[in-house]
Amino acid sequence: MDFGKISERGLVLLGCGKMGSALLQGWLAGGLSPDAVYVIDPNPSDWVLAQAVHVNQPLPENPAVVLVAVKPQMMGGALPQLQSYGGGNTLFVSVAAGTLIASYEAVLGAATPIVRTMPNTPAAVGRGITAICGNAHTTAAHLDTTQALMSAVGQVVRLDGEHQMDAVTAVSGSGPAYVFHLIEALAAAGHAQGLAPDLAMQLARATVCGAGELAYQASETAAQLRINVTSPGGTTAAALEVLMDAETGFPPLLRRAVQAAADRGRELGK
Ligand SMILES: NC(=O)C1=CN([C@@H]2O[C@H](COP(=O)(O)OP(=O)(O)OC[C@H]3O[C@@H](n4cnc5c(N)ncnc54)[C@H](O)[C@@H]3O)[C@@H](O)[C@H]2O)C=CC1
Ligand SMILES: O=C(O)[C@@H]1CCC=N1
Repeated sequence: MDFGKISERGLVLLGCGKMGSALLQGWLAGGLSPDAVYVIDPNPSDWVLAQAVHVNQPLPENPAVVLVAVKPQMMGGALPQLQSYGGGNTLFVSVAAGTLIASYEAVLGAATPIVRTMPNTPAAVGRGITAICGNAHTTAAHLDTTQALMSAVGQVVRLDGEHQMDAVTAVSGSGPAYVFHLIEALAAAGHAQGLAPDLAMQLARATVCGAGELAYQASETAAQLRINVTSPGGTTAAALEVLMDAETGFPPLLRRAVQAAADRGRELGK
């Protein structure tokens, strides 16, 4: 991957927890020199400290990119220290849920190029998906730089505007947690049918991972893959009658869950 100006001018990573580390891992694996990365984090992990990146050291004068990966609740304390990079020369990329582009503009100045993104934790294994959208001062080149950075950890989609971000967050940003909970719930249901907990968990985890991989690799739609498992009058049909119930099944349950996540995103933006 060509990191261009980032290699020359540097990248400041504000917050290097789960998301920041997943991104950093992808960039380093993609060939970014650790010497180009400046991490600011009051609690750097042992992993970050072992990466030969600059951690809590003096920052470059004119970094190409600042990537903001602190919790929205920590933003007020963390962002102002980078105010001097606002104004146009440095591209700011945010992964924070709920934090509006306008909040960044209020601290950094409206002339600052700011791209808001929403990645997800499968980024840690190069299988994330990130949605991106920029403010009025982002150029095509800024969006291309952001796309290159986020492509290091998976797919990238471009949004029509920031108004889509809370829905995206509720589907793909938070979505991995729903799938992990599906593993937990499926294992618990297997245990309720008399399987030992460990065996039930092994079956549930392998099933969700295998189905995910099949959905990733297959050309068929998700609906067709479901139909392929379902023998008429068989066991799957019996389960799907419960899960696809319009009143009590997955569709209304996930609609409520996704609504709750999107609502929380909107609240965080206030
Ligand atoms: N974890 C996830 O699935 C996703 C998280 N995000 C967003 O990523 C951001 C970070 O989330 P996580 O990595 O999960 O949280 P985290 O808690 O793992 O990482 C946050 C990091 O920020 C550091 N930090 C705290 N105060 C700081 C300060 N003043 N300056 C610099 N660093 C500071 C902490 O020490 C920690 O390492 C959040 O805004 C979240 O909305 C976005 C998509 C998915
Ligand atoms: O739960 C959160 O707020 C963050 C954003 C998406 C995933 N984790």
